[in-house]
Amino acid sequence: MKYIVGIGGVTNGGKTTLTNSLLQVLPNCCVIHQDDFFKPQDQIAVGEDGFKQWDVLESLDMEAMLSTVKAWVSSPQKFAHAHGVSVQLDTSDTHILLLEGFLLYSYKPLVDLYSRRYFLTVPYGECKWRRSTRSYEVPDPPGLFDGHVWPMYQKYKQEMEANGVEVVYLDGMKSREELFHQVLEDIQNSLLNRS
Ligand SMILES: Nc1ncnc2c1ncn2[C@@H]1O[C@H](COP(=O)(O)OP(=O)(O)OP(=O)(O)O)[C@@H](O)[C@H]1O
Ligand SMILES: NC(=O)c1ccc[n+]([C@@H]2O[C@H](CO)[C@@H](O)[C@H]2O)c1
Repeated sequence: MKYIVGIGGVTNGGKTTLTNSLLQVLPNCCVIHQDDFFKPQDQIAVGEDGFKQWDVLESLDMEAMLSTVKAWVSSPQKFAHAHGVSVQLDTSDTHILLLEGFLLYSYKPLVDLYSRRYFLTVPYGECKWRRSTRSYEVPDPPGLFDGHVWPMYQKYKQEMEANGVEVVYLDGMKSREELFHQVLEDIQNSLLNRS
């Protein structure tokens, strides 16, 4: 069985942290990070607000991300080997792919491929605080969070909801351990229901 899990949601919601914990325990499990598909800096549009528009779908090479997902779908075993993931023979009929990123459910060709879609949320204040402690490859200029990052997050989330995309919301204020156990249990139940 091939099982694709989305770990999506707000910036600094804890997506990477949760994904890394799941990767350690799920069998035959590969990962694709959406952040690896950002276009080069000189291809990122500058908005009327003067900010580089990092947090829009057009800043990501989603065609390339989709091709990578399709490569996994066509041969999870080959993909696992190519990415240094060991495949256990006794569980080789179950292959799991984790997709991690902040705009996982806004690109139409990908949206129906998921078996399960998780969406981490944290309130504005916590998100802004966590983001201020981070250093990205391209550092945030002053005002980016309020002027661009948070408004784009709200816009895409509203669109996702208006389009009726079904997601399992996760409260990113819970502890890392609680989130890990909640999602692991949910994935295991969902896998059992499918087999
Ligand atoms: N459950 C949690 N409670 C408190 N802090 C957390 C939790 N999970 C992660 N963090 C912290 O929040 C910050 C963001 O975590 P992480 O990198 O996992 O988020 P992210 O959603 O992948 O962020 P982004 O994709 O925007 O870079 C990190 O400093 C991390 O240590
Ligand atoms: N990884 C990058 O190249 C990059 C550059 C500038 C900004 N970001 C931020 O990453 C977040 C998603 O994880 C988005 O909110 C971007 O602003 C990433």
